[in-house]
Amino acid sequence: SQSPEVQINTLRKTLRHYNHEYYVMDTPSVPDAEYDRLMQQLIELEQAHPQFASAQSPSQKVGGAPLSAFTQVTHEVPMLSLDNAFDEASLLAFEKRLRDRLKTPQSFVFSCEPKLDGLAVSLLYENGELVRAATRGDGQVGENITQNVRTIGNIPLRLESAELPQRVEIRGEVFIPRAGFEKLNARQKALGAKVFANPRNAAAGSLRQLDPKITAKRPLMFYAYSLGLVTPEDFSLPATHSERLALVAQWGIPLCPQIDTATGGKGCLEYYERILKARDTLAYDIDGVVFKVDDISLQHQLGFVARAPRWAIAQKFPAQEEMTR
Ligand SMILES: Cc1c[n+]2nc(N)[nH]c2nc1OC(C)C
Repeated sequence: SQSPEVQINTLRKTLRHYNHEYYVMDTPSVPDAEYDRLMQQLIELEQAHPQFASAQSPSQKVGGAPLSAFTQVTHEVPMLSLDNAFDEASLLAFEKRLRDRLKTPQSFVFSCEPKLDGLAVSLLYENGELVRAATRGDGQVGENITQNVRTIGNIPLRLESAELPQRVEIRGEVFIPRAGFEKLNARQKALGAKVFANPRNAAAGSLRQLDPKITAKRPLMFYAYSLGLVTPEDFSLPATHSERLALVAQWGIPLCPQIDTATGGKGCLEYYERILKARDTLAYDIDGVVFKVDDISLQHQLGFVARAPRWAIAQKFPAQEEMTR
């Protein structure tokens, strides 16, 4: 029969594929029992042959030993927050300000994204392997939550591509979908444990566990929304934000399905209305939409004011009455 090393590598490849089908494509091709049987086989083989241990093995997603505290991470590229637009007029004013500043009559293509109601997290991949994950913190310094983030089902421990930057930071939102939130609270109630007020609090509480085995049991998910650090700086990337997100998706990183592009303030308003109408049908809580100038060189020309980029704005929905949901 095959050598233990070949068996281990074959099982890892198979389980990575099943993870991608289950968590990213939501189209599992094998029943959970089969997945669990193969995972158990891999764990036993890795325990019997520690010389083949790998931090990137799918078996490592079940969480390691508890930490005594989180260490700090300094973001090489600050993680900024967003300026808010609260009504239609201010969205049109946003575009006018851009035209004035860029001294151009053109209208812009915007990347349009739901603003998920979770926590901003930074993932750092080196040579395609997930080596660090951190919270936003104050934008400059966050908490190192790598062990917890590695247990999130739809976050790959390795990026699948022949041509990757040596270091690439992927930023996005960690959240708990509504269905998972209801199941989690039902389980918490049955255990007499703390019931969470809303999915955002549940996600925050789950990410801040010092014991990754607890985090591993929480239905956390991740959707990417931007790139942070890329090394080498001259690594060739597409010229627009939406094409960069599409590239990241090809590497195996999940994106929010409702991401789209629109032209001009009018196109953005249509997108806003469309997502607002669909809001209650989405599998997860959102608290608005985000519009970003799609062209990266225009983003660089526009830069940032204080803590938020000039080239992006969030448009929040009216606060939703809890009772109606
Ligand atoms: C804070 C934030 C949050 N969100 N959410 C999305 N979808 N995009 C996005 N971008 C952000 O910041 C970038 C504009 C830098």
